[in-house]
Formats: sequence, C-alpha cells, structure tokens
Amino acid sequence: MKEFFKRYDEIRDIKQTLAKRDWFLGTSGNLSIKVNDAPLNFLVTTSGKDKTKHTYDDFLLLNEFDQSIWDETKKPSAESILHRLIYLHTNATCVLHVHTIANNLITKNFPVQKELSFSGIEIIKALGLWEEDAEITIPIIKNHAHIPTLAEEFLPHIKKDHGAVLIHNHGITVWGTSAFEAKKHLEAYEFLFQYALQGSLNNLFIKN
Ligand SMILES: CSC[C@@H](O)[C@@H](O)C(=O)COP(=O)(O)O
Ligand SMILES: [Zn+2]
Repeated sequence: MKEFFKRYDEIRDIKQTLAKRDWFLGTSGNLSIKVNDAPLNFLVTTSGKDKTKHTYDDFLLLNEFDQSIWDETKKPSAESILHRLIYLHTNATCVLHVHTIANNLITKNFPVQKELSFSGIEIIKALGLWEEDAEITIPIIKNHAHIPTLAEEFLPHIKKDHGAVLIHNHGITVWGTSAFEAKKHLEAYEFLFQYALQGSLNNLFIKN
C-alpha cells in the first residue's frame, strides 16, 4: 500500500509541475505510473479533465486490460492503450504525453520527414547519451483519430525501457524507468524542439 501512495505522489507532483508550465492546455495530455508489475496495475489520468486542477478523481487505477479497478464510473484517458502497451513491452514505470506548440510545430514536415535527429547539443546528455558526437532520433507517426490504429502504428517504436514518439500535429509520448527519468527526458526533448524552432526563426530573421 505504501508503494501505491509513493507512486501516486510522484505522478501527482509531475502533473502539478507540468500544469504550471501550461503543458496541458485544453485538457490535453495524459500521464501514468506503474504501481504493480504482475498483474499489471497502473495509475492513469482520467479522460478529459482540466489537468491544472487537482481533485480526487484525477487518476484511475487500471489493470492489464485497461479496465478501471476501483471506479468504473469514470473514463480513463483515451490514450491509455498506448500507456498499457509501453508497460507490457518494456520495464518502463512512467509514461508522459503532452501537447506543446513546439512538439506540434516540429512535426510540420511529416510525412516527408518520418523522424527527427539531433546532435551536438549538451542537453542530449539528459537522455543518457554522454558521447561528444551522440545523436538522438525520434520517430514521427501519423495522428490517427482511431486510437487502436494509432496504437498499431505506435507499437513498433516501443523498443527500449525509455523512449519517445512524436505524433504529427498532436504531441509527444515519452517513457522511462522512473517518473524522474521520464520527466527529465520529456524536458530534454522539449528543449531540443524549442532550440530547433527558435534557431530556424533566427536564421530567417537575423542577418549577420
Ligand atoms: C483535448 S486533447 C485531445 C485528446 O484527444 C488527447 O490527445 C489527449 O491528449 C487527452 O485525452 P485524455 O482522454 O484526456 O487523456
Ligand atoms: Zn494527446
């Protein structure tokens, strides 16, 4: 039981921190944390809620079939299936999904560009790559409105215990082996997107 409350506090803290950054505009985004391995149980945000508000209904406990264990009257996040797939195929313990202007704009050249690569930027070390010439690549997938189809396209990109997938004109989903790692990776990716976008603006408007 203590483990459950520890996880609950961790994910609630992340929700609060990201809400302060305006990373959940228009009820967008969803968060989850694993509380048990076998059988799989994870806490995930309730669908469609204002994530800047903090209430007792913010999270639901789901089993390995995406069914709510305690409260069947509330709907879990529409994207719970993605969270569940990540837990079933990796040792990740936390999944974070946010919509930001940066993570939407950075996908604008999809479908021509199906992945993004970054190198030579110090923040890449926050993603666990410490070599000087390290390159990080993030896949971009189509934003299917039909979530099982989205999940089908998402699944091949669930390869490691930590990772990230950009959904075209929608947002990013990041996972990691702890809540701390998942949040750190999400922040590093958002840094890279802002760096690239602001850099391209500078190239347009600043003449040397
Ligand atoms: C209003 S944002 C669009 C949603 O369909 C979805 O992409 C999202 O991030 C939030 O959905 P939710 O069901 O609240 O987890
Ligand atoms: Zn979304």
